[in-house]
Amino acid sequence: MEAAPKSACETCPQYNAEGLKKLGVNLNEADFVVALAGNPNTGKSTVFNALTGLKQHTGNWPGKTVTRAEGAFQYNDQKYKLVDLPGTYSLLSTSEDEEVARNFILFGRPSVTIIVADASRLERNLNLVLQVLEITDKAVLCLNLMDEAERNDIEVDTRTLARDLGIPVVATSARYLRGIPELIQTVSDLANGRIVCKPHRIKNIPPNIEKAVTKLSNEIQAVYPDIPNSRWLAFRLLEGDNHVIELLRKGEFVK
Ligand SMILES: Nc1nc2c(ncn2[C@@H]2O[C@H](COP(=O)(O)OP(=O)(O)OP(=O)(O)O)[C@@H](O)[C@H]2O)c(=O)[nH]1
Ligand SMILES: [Mg+2]
Repeated sequence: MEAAPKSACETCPQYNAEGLKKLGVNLNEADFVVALAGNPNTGKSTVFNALTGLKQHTGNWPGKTVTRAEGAFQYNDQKYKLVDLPGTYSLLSTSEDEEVARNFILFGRPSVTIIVADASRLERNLNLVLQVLEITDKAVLCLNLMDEAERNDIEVDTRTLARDLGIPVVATSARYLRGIPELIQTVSDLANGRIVCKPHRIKNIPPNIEKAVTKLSNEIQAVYPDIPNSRWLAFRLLEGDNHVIELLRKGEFVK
């Protein structure tokens, strides 16, 4: 039997996935909060626009998104608030835009973090990926710009990558909406606990450092009982990270 021809709706660029409803700025009563993190210029805002129907600024240079933007979508009767963040190279960064991203990833308590990476420059993107995995249990790697990677004859073994990182990996070309349905499904599976991650973490921490980190982490929690990622903060304090010292002094985590 021949496959039925695709409907005009399915082939138009607005089509994403069955069960997806783009809710624009209607942020009422979200079931889940999803953050879009990643290096600059990897397609975060393009993914955000594809899911929410909004028109965040996109373009082919880094640093377009400078503040946090929020939108919403509905998938299979559940509502998701999606947060588009400025690009950042590291969670240890200090520029103002990067701080917006870092503070939300660290303290915004997203239910799921989508880490968007450029498949054609994967190696340099992995630094941030590994940093985010140190602080979250629910993340998916959105391996974007796959069309560019293919054009440059770059092949990525997504299975091995997913196994080594301990999180699902979804290959996408967000500009052409390729892979977006799989990405939404994976976010939904993570949010609802149908996929459980075992993220890559730094191992073999020397006992004296482990002891100091645990002590500091407990002290941070005593002052800020609800703070997430106190262990990460303890490491930064041991390193003498002035930004983190200041952040803890002020106690202003997510503005
Ligand atoms: N070829 C190709 N281009 C893409 C894809 N996804 C996004 N782009 C383009 O890549 C550029 C950057 O996309 P943005 O969505 O603005 O990237 P961003 O990560 O939000 O960038 P910052 O906000 O600066 O961090 C734009 O020109 C997009 O059209 C893709 O899958 N394939
Ligand atoms: Mg952007």
